[in-house]
Amino acid sequence: MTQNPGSPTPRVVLLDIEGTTLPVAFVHKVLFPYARAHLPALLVQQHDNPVVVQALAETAQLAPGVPAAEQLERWMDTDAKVAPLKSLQGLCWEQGYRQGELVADLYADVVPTLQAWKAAGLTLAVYSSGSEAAQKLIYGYTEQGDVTPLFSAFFDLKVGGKRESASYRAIVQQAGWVAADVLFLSDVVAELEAAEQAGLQVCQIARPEDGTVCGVRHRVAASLPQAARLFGLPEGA
Ligand SMILES: CSCCC(=O)C(=O)COP(=O)(O)O
Ligand SMILES: [Mg+2]
Repeated sequence: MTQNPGSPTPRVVLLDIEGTTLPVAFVHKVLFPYARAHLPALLVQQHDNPVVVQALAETAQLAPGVPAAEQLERWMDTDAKVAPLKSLQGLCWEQGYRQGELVADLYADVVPTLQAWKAAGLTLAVYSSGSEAAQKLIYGYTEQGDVTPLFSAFFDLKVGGKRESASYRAIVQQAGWVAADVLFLSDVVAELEAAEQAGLQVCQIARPEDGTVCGVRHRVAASLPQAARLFGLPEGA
């Protein structure tokens, strides 16, 4: 299936991270365990860091009466997408990236395709449950170098959850985009459905390495160049 007749060629590409630009395993087998191992010490060492103070206050608000450390553990156990946990994980990862213990390995097609899209005048942006700071770190410390300059905007849970259509409306409004000009790429069907409800064009990225569960309603590509072909965008090197 190629571009929907009547849909404009996308001018903006909004990208998920996990399962779209890098392997799910990097997040679940490297980043999450790293944060779990380092969080207790971070809470002590950086107790007066305003990011920590705010995250702990938000945790107490969301789970009154539960000790913060216990609540954070529960959230990590269930992969809860909640802002205070995401802020604190971002702080843990910051240490890891800066000390050279963490390096993100993007799928090989990602940088050449994003470079081609940017060179063609498209706007590129990120939407992840990971905090904005964590997004800048993951793209700042990759095997392919610092690729943050490719992106014009970084959206996180401040706009809402990725499975809610209101979040995509908020992104479009904040950025001053036209919803139909935006192509959202994600591996998760529920996220595509929410974005589609908000009027965005969508494409599922189903990486064979990630064992992505394919939906039946959306166009599916196994890589960014394949998505480019489906939507009339340049494919890159
Ligand atoms: C910024 S990389 C870490 C991503 C993360 O923390 C996460 O929970 C991924 O969730 P998503 O909903 O963006 O797939
Ligand atoms: Mg994903």
